Amino acid sequence: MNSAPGDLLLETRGLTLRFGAINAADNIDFTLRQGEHLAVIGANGAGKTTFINICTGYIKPSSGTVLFAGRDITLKGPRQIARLGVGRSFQLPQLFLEHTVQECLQLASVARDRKISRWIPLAQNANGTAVAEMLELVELTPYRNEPAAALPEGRRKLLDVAIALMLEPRLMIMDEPTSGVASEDKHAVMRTIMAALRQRNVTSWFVEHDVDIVLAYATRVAAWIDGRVAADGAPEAVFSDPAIRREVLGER
Ligand SMILES: Nc1ncnc2c1ncn2[C@@H]1O[C@H](COP(=O)(O)OP(=O)(O)OP(=O)(O)O)[C@@H](O)[C@H]1O
Repeated sequence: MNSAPGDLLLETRGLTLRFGAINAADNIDFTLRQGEHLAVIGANGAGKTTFINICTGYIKPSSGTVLFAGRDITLKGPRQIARLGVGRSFQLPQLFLEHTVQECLQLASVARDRKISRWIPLAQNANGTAVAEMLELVELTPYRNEPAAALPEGRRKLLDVAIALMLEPRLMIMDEPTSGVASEDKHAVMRTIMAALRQRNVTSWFVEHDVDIVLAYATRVAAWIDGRVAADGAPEAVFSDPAIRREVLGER
């Protein structure tokens, strides 16, 4: 599909979901354009993950629509949405823990190519070149024979992103890519992730609580309050808004 930086990639119209008395998504109109790297900020319970879950098919809204590349994906399931080009990484990485790093990527490769087989060895069915390139891209080549379970948290996050990237998404949604990562490693992990995304021309949207990380890697920031987008724009503009500093960053 032909597309250019600035083209509309994802759009929600009137997206709404209530959990009892809680407005987890309150009539959200939102757009994301090709080439953007959006950070979503907001206090705990503001609805950031709910919005991701709706846009990736894990839960259905009570009303409203989600369009991806102009196509209505509101009622599609997570696998269909992933195949259409929306990758996702999780707050707690979803890895095949007993497998090695390389095997995790081989599994992603055979899943992508629909070549899962009980009879043919994984390494034979996987695209070895794509796996080797991905290991290099996320700087995990030296760890390729380690079990995923043995990786420190930062490298687990990289592997989680790499598995999603094997599906060649156009958009990568990451829920707190640096949470649980040692503070001295956060920038290195984020630098590697963002360099990989840029190299593959993948637009991104990530939830992040660390202001330094947001300022260093986001081209745009959206602040969530009570299931609504309370501010949306250039990082410096959003962070200089006193209401956002108070409500989202907890400043007095
Ligand atoms: N399955 C559910 N059932 C009932 N309430 C839910 C459910 N999922 C989320 N909520 C509520 O919806 C609101 C939004 O939750 P959500 O997890 O989306 O917030 P969040 O901004 O991602 O928070 P955090 O930063 O803690 O991850 C919260 O009040 C939460 O308790």
